[in-house]
Formats: sequence, structure tokens, C-alpha cells
Amino acid sequence: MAPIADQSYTYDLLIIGGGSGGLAAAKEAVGLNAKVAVLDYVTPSPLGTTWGLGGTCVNVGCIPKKLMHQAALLGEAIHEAATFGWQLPDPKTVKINWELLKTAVQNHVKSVNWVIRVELRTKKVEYFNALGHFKDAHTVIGVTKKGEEKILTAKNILIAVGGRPRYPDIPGALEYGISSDDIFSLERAPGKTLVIGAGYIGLECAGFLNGLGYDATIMVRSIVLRGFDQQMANLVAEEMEQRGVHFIYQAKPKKITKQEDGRLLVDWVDKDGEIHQDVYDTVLFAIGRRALTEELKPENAGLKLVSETGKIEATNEQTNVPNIYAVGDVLHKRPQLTPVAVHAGKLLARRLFGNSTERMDYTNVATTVFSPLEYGCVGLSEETAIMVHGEEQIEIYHAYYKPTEFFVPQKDVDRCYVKVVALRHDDQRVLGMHFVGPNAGEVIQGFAAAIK
Ligand SMILES: Cc1cc2nc3c(=O)[nH]c(=O)nc-3n(C[C@H](O)[C@H](O)[C@H](O)COP(=O)(O)OP(=O)(O)OC[C@H]3O[C@@H](n4cnc5c(N)ncnc54)[C@H](O)[C@@H]3O)c2cc1C
Ligand SMILES: NC(=O)c1ccc[n+]([C@@H]2O[C@H](COP(=O)([O-])OP(=O)(O)OC[C@H]3O[C@@H](n4cnc5c(N)ncnc54)[C@H](O)[C@@H]3O)[C@@H](O)[C@H]2O)c1
Repeated sequence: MAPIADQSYTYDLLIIGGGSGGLAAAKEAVGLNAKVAVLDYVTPSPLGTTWGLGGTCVNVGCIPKKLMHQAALLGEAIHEAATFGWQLPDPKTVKINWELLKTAVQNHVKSVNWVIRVELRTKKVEYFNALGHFKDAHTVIGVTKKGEEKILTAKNILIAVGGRPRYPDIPGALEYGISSDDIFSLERAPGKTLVIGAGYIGLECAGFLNGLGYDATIMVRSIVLRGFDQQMANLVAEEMEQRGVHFIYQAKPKKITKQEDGRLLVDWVDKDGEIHQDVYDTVLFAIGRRALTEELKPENAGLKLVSETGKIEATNEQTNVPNIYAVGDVLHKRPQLTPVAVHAGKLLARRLFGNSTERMDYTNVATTVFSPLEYGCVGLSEETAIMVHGEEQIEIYHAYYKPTEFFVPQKDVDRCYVKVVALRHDDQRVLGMHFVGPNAGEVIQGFAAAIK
């Protein structure tokens, strides 16, 4: 029987954030007979873009990104098809229609929003479209779009608010720049685009824009794909460059101004302090994401944040306040990936309501960068393996491979590459596996299971 005190709370579990982690936890918890509510609210981007229920992955992340990546791959395949005998019009006349692509992508996203709404209703998860903040450790105030307040109490509270793109503090950034929150629903074709930042999002966005036929440039502050195996990261960058993406290395944006013709004049500074300029139709910032924790008024609940990142440090997803938990992108030093948020949310619900003791394992999580030629990896990079185990303990295996389908269209096989990082002695355990090539996302999953 539940303790008497518990009955004074309306919910067993109140979740702030209806994205990958929050929804997974909600569905699992109601299945275990918990009374669950979810608050989800999207604050418009500086450009004014907003979206429906489901969080980053569904609306402005994995799903629209994968669809635009696929559109770019199809464009490439059309051109290859002629070499396999397809009778096509002059390849130069084959063009993307941004409006049609954007509408198809957004229609799919909206259908997913709808399925999620129906699922929550069917499973009897109470959903509030309201922006939540703490009143105390068991009470959350949800503010609706109309400014109405809902006061909700719960025995357990789960923070799953994710993050939003950061903007640099330079003139014109907020007024004229966009981010991944805007690109997938942009009303006009992006045109000549400057992507600032060379992490996952920067490479993926520049990759699909180039594949769709737009002039794309990536401005790299220091290195490409920090934290990833640098040999593989450089292969990805070289391949992108060969396909037409431009790179500006060791540069930082200084200022964006709007010209009379509506185009954007960007000033940037190189490593020697010299100022350069160019004109773009779109400037997209992909310089990392900020966790949405300050807005939660964490001090009202006694919740501590990590000062450098504003994120939450949690042990087994439990924060410093025992009845408050966190999953997903808000967690300090955890991978910011949908399957990680989903699995952590499910396991937490099972521990809270299903007598389970199974904990989330954040090690050896596979991930893929959907650059045109994909890069999938799991485990340690060469650099990290050397740092952890010492150079003399590490053996690196390298191999090129040649996908048969590359030969007829005479595609370059120079960067289809596999690298295995292993211990040199004893059982020669594999510590990391890296794969650049077609369908890397699918390929790496099998290897990840083996490494686990
Ligand atoms: C462009 C892009 C591409 C990506 N591609 C991939 C990919 O291919 N594979 C992959 O695994 N991951 C990918 N990711 C990362 C993935 O989207 C995130 O790791 C995942 O969505 C995190 O889930 P979450 O539950 O932590 O938060 P989110 O999914 O961000 O959900 C949080 C929700 O909470 C809401 N919210 C925030 N504050 C409040 C509040 N105070 N009150 C109420 N609601 C609030 C937010 O609006 C949002 O709806 C991508 C991300 C981006 C941006
Ligand atoms: N395929 C996937 O699974 C996928 C795809 C996209 C995003 N994600 C997740 O989303 C997270 C965020 O991605 P992201 O690309 O925004 O962040 P990121 O941290 O991966 O990359 C940001 C990049 O911007 C650079 N940068 C930072 N400040 C800058 C500045 N002022 N000027 C120029 N460059 C600057 C950084 O050096 C870094 O290279 C990732 O860590 C990832 O976990 C996953």
C-alpha cells in the first residue's frame, strides 16, 4: 500500500518535457499503473519557429534531418542512375523543389505529433501544453500560452526538458541567423548557406544542403567533430569537400548585417586576426546546445546545476533532490542521443514503479553522423584509447573497402574505411570501432551489439 503522505500528491510521476526521454518514461510508467502527467511546451526560436508534441528528435532533430539526408542521397542516386542505364533528362535540369521537400517533411512530422497525442490519450497519460517550473520539490507550476497557471503536485518529478541551440554573442546573430530549429521548416529555399560550427549538426546540415544543390560552407573554429576519432573526422570532412562543401578553418564570425537586397553580409576573423567578408542567403548556427534548466527555477526545489554547463549531475538519473530525476540531453556528461534518452527513461520508470533494479549503461553507445558518406562509431576513438590505456597497449587495425555499387558510377572509394581500436595484449579486446561508408548507421549497430 502506498504511504499516506503519497496520497496528498496528484500524480505518482510528473514529467517536465515531452520529448524522447520524457515520453518513453511516461508510457512505461502508466504501463506499470502509475498516475502520470506530462508537461510540454515549445518556446519559439528567435526566428519565431515553433512545433508540436514530441521534442527535438521528432520535430527539429533526427526525423526531419534523416528525411532531408535521404532527399540529398536520392538526388545523388538520380545522377548515378544514368550510369546504370536509366534514361534521364539532362542531369543539369534535375533540381530540388524546396517547398515540396519542406512540405513532405513537415507533413510527416505533423503525423508523428498526432500519433503521439493519440497514444498519450489512449494510455491515459495526462498531457498539458504548458511551460513548467518548480514551486517546490513536489510542486510544478505550468504556464499555458494564454498565461493561465496550473499547479500540479507529484511524488516523483522527472526533468526531461532537453536543450535548444546556442547563438554567439555577435551583432546580427539573433536577428538574421537561424539554427537547426528553423531549417527543416524554412519558408524560402535556403540558397547559399554559411553553417557556423563543425559538430554533428553543422556537418549534417551542410551535407544535406550541398546534396540538395545549395552552395554550403562550414566555418570551423578549431577542429571538425571534436571528441570523435580525428582520422575518421578528417575523412568525413575531405569527402564533404570533394562533394562541393566549402570549409573555412580556424575562423570565427564577427558580425552579420542585412544588405539592401536582403542578403546577409558576414564578417569573420581568421587565426591571424584578419577580417574577411562574404555574402550569404542563410547563416545557420550549429555551435552547440544549451540545456533548458534555468527556466525551471531549480532553486525553488533545491536542485543543483553544474555551473559550467547548466546541466544536471545525476546518479542513476536521480538528482541531488531525492524525488527529482532527470534523463536525456539535460544530463551532464552523457551522450545527447535519442536512444539514450529513451532507454534511460524506460529503465527509470521500471525502477520507480516495476521493482526493477536495472540501471542505464551509458558506455559504448553507438552513434552516426549523417554526413553524406555516413560515419558510424562505437566505443573509444584512437586518441581516447591512447589517453586511457597508453600508446604501447593499443593496436589499431585499418582497412579500406570497396562497395560494389560504387564501381559503375565510378564513385570514389578512397574514403570507405574501417578502423578498429583494440588492446594489444591478453584478449585483444576491441575498444572502439569506426566505419565510414554508405549505411554506416545500420552497419555500426551490429558491431555495437558485439562490443557490448
Ligand atoms: C538537428 C538535430 C539532429 C539530431 N539527430 C539525431 C540523430 O540522428 N540521432 C540521435 O540519436 N539523436 C539526434 N539528435 C539528438 C536528439 O534529438 C536528442 O538527444 C533528444 O531529442 C533528447 O531528448 P530529451 O528527451 O532529452 O529532450 P527533447 O527531445 O529535446 O525534449 C524536451 C522537450 O521538453 C520541452 N520543454 C523544455 N522546457 C520545458 C518546460 N520548462 N516545460 C515544459 N516543456 C519543456 C521542449 O520544448 C521539448 O519538447 C539530434 C538533435 C538535433 C538538434
Ligand atoms: N546524428 C546524430 O546522432 C546527431 C545529430 C545531430 C545532433 N546530435 C546531438 O546533438 C548534440 C549537439 O550538436 P551540435 O552540433 O549543436 O553540437 P556539438 O557540440 O557537437 O558541436 C558544436 C561545434 O561548434 C563549435 N563552436 C562552438 N562555439 C563556437 C563559436 N562561437 N563559433 C564557431 N564554432 C563554435 C564547437 O567547437 C563544435 O565543433 C550533439 O552532441 C549530439 O549528441 C546527434
